[in-house]
Amino acid sequence: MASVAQARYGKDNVRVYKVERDEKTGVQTVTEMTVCVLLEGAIEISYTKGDNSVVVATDSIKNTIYIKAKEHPVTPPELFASILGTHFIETYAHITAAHVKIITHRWTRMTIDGKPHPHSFYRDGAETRNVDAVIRKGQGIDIRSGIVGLLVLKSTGSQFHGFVRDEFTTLPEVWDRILSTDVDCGWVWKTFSGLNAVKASIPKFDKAWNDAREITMKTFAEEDSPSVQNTMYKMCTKIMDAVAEVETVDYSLPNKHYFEVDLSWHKGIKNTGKDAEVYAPQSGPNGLIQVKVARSQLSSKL
Ligand SMILES: O=c1[nH]c(=O)c2[nH]c(=O)[nH]c2[nH]1
Repeated sequence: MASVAQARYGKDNVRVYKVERDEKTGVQTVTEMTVCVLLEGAIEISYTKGDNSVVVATDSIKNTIYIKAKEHPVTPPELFASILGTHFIETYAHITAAHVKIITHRWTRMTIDGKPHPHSFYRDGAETRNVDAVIRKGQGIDIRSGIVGLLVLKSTGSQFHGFVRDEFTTLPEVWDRILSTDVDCGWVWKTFSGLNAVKASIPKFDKAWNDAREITMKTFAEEDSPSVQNTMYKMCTKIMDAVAEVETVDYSLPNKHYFEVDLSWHKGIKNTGKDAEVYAPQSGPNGLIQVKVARSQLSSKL
């Protein structure tokens, strides 16, 4: 006999935009998000018996996201995710967990004639601020906050040598190389007892995001990196030091390679080693380096 081992359903790719208008100053502030809400609970019979009496329609889930966005603040995203998830577990007796993902897209205020414009914005990159929250009945709220899609490059100040050399190795050791990656970074908060505990932490969420972003860029820029591995570990430990409430910090970093091009075939042009100026950016394959750092020794399930 087969049985349902795990089931979750909901609405994905719910795009939401919210504007806040300050009537006194005329300044408007906008937030654009992509939201996913998946529900878990006593819903097996909808799969096994075709009994929809346990199904909160995904269309209703989408409607709820809009209504909650109207009724409550949508920032910080950690708060809005917790408000949404708490609504579902409190409203439906048979729903035991809500998995809420919020991707916040960038709308950066324009500076016009040296002044912040009251209602005009631009997209200054594909970077997003992401939150994954799990709201469980009687078990509190688990939140992973993160940065995704922050594309960075440094043209020097990166090395890679001393690695295993054997009959499979062709890569030369380098003491000066280009380093580029697309930052995917996350930090997991200690479990919150419930929505009130999340509310009590509201200022900490924006601060942690700012700290993580600044630490990522400062460490990347200033360190003479011996490897992606070592640089990302340093970033993790600095974020842990900056944000006391965080239990783990993780990074997943592609190593976006830029290959030297030997142009000596053309009039003996020197374009390798210290003479390299023109490079060929690679689309793939790329290295992919991942780490999760915890405060104490946790059993590793990487
Ligand atoms: O920082 C790096 N780490 C690696 O593990 C690796 N492997 C590789 O070919 N280049 C690099 N660079």
